[in-house]
Amino acid sequence: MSSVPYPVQNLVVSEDPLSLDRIRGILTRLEDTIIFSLIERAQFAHNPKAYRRGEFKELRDIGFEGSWLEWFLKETETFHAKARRYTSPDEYPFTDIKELPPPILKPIPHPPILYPNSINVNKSILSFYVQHIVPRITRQATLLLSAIKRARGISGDDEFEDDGNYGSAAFVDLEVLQAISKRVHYGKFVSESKFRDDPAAFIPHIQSRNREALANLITKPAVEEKLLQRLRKKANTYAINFSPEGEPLNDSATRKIDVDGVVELYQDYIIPLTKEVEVDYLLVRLDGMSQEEIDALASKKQNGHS
Ligand SMILES: C=C(O[C@@H]1C=C(C(=O)O)C=C[C@H]1O)C(=O)O
Repeated sequence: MSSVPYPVQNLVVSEDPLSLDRIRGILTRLEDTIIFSLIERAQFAHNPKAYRRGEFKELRDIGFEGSWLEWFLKETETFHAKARRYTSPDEYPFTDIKELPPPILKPIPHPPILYPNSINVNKSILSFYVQHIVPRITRQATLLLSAIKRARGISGDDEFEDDGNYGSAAFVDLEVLQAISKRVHYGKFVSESKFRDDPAAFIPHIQSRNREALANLITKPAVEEKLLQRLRKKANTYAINFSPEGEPLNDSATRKIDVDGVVELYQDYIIPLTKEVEVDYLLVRLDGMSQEEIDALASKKQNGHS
């Protein structure tokens, strides 16, 4: 296991970018980013209006028919594209790349680590985030807001509308979405590492398009179980609130985030989607290769990525 607390995320300087230990270390570090950004989003109410397409006249008036969040994503990712964010093999935009401008800087000369592919599952991530994650993690703030509104004589659907923090909430939505996207698409590096470690194990199932066999090869139940145990401990700890005197409040009702919700997010969505990306990547891993090149790969000794 690497001696540094967290591996270098920089793909250019890392000594072995495909070490599975190093990749797993980056996935572990992304757990912190995802938990803390969920804690930040949980401070605001659901604000369902921000996720409904065509809801804002101000956006329709400038010719944008999507939701507030989709507009926030497009505007932010337009700048990030100019800053060459999406020339990196571990960054994927939610906005259609064809709608984004080219970078103004030359791309960083990343070593060719991943096999050419166009896998981008951000549409799924955005849909699940809006439909399931936001309502779940903002439940406490939403119920508190509705009680305050009822006390002011506001009742019915208006109780549950929003706290008006569209910009602040969308800014944090982006942080959560970008962290989940990075985490899920890191499945490509995991897959490349496992493939290089034992090409012969994967090649027959890639050629027969056997998704189930490939999924069984990449699945490591012990790693997943350890992750979920660690995640629950982290979420429980990071969610602790403190008294004004700085004493930890051990009452679970004062936690800053729904801990079960964080664990279920990984168990029911992030891990399964990461594995789908791993299999999707393997299925294109031999594209364009001649049978001779494939046979040479199949006969290669394991190269020590374990
Ligand atoms: C990411 C890996 O591949 C799979 C996916 C995992 C995940 O998404 O957390 C964990 C273990 C494997 O089932 C890995 O082997 O580390």
